[in-house]
Amino acid sequence: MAQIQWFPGHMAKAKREIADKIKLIDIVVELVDARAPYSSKNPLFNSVVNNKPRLIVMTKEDLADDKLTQKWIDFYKSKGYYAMSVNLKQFNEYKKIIQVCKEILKDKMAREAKKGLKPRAMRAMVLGIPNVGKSTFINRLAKRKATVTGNKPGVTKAQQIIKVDKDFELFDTPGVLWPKFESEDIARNIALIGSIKQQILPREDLFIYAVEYLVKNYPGTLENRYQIAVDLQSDWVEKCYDDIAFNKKIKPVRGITDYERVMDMFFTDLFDGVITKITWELPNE
Ligand SMILES: Nc1nc2c(ncn2[C@@H]2O[C@H](COP(=O)(O)OP(=O)(O)OP(=O)(O)O)[C@@H](O)[C@H]2O)c(=O)[nH]1
Repeated sequence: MAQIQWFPGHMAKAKREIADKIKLIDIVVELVDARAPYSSKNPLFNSVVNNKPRLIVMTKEDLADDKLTQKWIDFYKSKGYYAMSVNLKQFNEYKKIIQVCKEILKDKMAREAKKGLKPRAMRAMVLGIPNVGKSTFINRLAKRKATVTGNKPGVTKAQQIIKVDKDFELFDTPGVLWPKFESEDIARNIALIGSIKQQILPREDLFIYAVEYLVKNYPGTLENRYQIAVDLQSDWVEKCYDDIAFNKKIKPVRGITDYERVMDMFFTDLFDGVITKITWELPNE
């Protein structure tokens, strides 16, 4: 675990930047990944964001388990957050987020107007760990390539204010906000959604964990994808690698199953959501 307690300096800097701006902000839009809505939420934001209204947007709902997504929304609402889920790959989804923000802030803006304050745009700030979809969201809002997106964690760098319309402005994320690896479970879940390099944990461990989780929670899905049978009661691991390699025609290397290529295929499938829609954690855990 020690080697993944990284970049505390980055986090401190990001926290300072949030603290500097938070006074100007009406609402914090916190993006988390719907496949791991707890692990992908950085608890360090809590102390800086404290009493601002907070909208948790669970992105990548298209890749997550719908039933559990609803449970997580209910859970976060019960904790005093506003919460919703989106698929940012759909072109108009970002508008839903703006609508919800406006709805949440309607009363506040009306109160200001009543006091005779000058009309102004609402201001939101977007926070989220790498790879949750910040750039995708912001680019859609800005209707141009404002920031570079990528499937590699840590790509968001630009920092700016975007005028969405006359009533709404968005402050971009301050710096790179790394996840907090409070426990091995959290590190594992973040690796399973592709937000940190898998190599941070032994890849075989991740593979074994994922296969067991799928067999227990999403029975039949692995079997369907790879035409294999996994019996967790038996010594299944080697057989599982061998069967996937055989069925998917992954060539052996000097007569030995090419485990690395099996894992490459498996993780690509996992991240692309082609095995099934998966959520890696439950609200009550
Ligand atoms: N399937 C799916 N993919 C998404 C969704 N939102 C974002 N993505 C993809 O997730 C990847 C990461 O998205 P980014 O917008 O770059 O994430 P980011 O939070 O800006 O990441 P950093 O730049 O690393 O901070 C990209 O490949 C996006 O296309 C979503 O709702 N569904």
